Amino acid sequence: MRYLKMNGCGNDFVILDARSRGSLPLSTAQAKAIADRQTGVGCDQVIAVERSIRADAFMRIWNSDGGEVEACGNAARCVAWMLMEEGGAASRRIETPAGMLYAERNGTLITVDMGSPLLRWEEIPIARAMDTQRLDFEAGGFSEPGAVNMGNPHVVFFVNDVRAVPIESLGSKIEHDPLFPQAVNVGFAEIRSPEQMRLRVWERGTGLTKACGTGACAAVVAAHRQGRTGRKVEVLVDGGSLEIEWRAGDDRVLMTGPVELENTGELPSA
Ligand SMILES: N[C@@H](CCC[C@H](N)C(=O)O)C(=O)O
Repeated sequence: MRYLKMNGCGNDFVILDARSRGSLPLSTAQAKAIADRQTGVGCDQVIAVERSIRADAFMRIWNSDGGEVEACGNAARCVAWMLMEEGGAASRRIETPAGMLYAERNGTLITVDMGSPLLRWEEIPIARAMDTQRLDFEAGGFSEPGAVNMGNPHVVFFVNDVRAVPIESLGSKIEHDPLFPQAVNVGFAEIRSPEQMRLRVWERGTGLTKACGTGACAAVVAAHRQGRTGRKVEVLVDGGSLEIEWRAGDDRVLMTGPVELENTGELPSA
């Protein structure tokens, strides 16, 4: 089966186009094998582009541990680009397990409307009632993260120096804390100004990536709710930068950033 290897700010994907066969029910083991950087193609997430009757395509997402999840912002930009390239269209609709996404081309960049953030504790989800603006939670000396669901669950800690955070050890510990029944993506954000932050994200089911699109959206929502930034913020990630805007008028979060096609290939048939 043919695949595209793409990345958004270094967050990389193997994208399998399954529209001609309708759907692609990958098992956990198959997704994990494709994502394996030693023995497979290697990527942070495996993406299947399936047929949709309501949109230009349906997008499914597997983390590199083989677990299927609901949302991936950077992959949405890559899939939108792939669909736009086909017909030369400037906009596309992509259905995902977390809802419908709308994407537009802005020069070389792709903007995706990621929808409205979910902010109630039951929606994150969190195991018990809590204020999601500043969670009553502490780990490794960091405390009061904001919690946001952008189609997938995130907590975001605000820190003085993101490079000083032991993200590998702390990230996996927080990811699996019992407070988060579906596990959680863990962001550490250093606010540089009301319009700029530096962000690193330990992704649930994947680990530290060079960028996390939904993580960048969640970080801006959490930062604004804590009065740390405005609504439009440049998010500097290890692999580049993303422009995030949480619109006041309609509550929707827009994510703009680059995409890159690395190569194409053929997966050996099972
Ligand atoms: N890289 C992604 C997020 C992928 C899913 C995430 N690890 C989860 O388990 O929710 C992005 O760009 O948003």
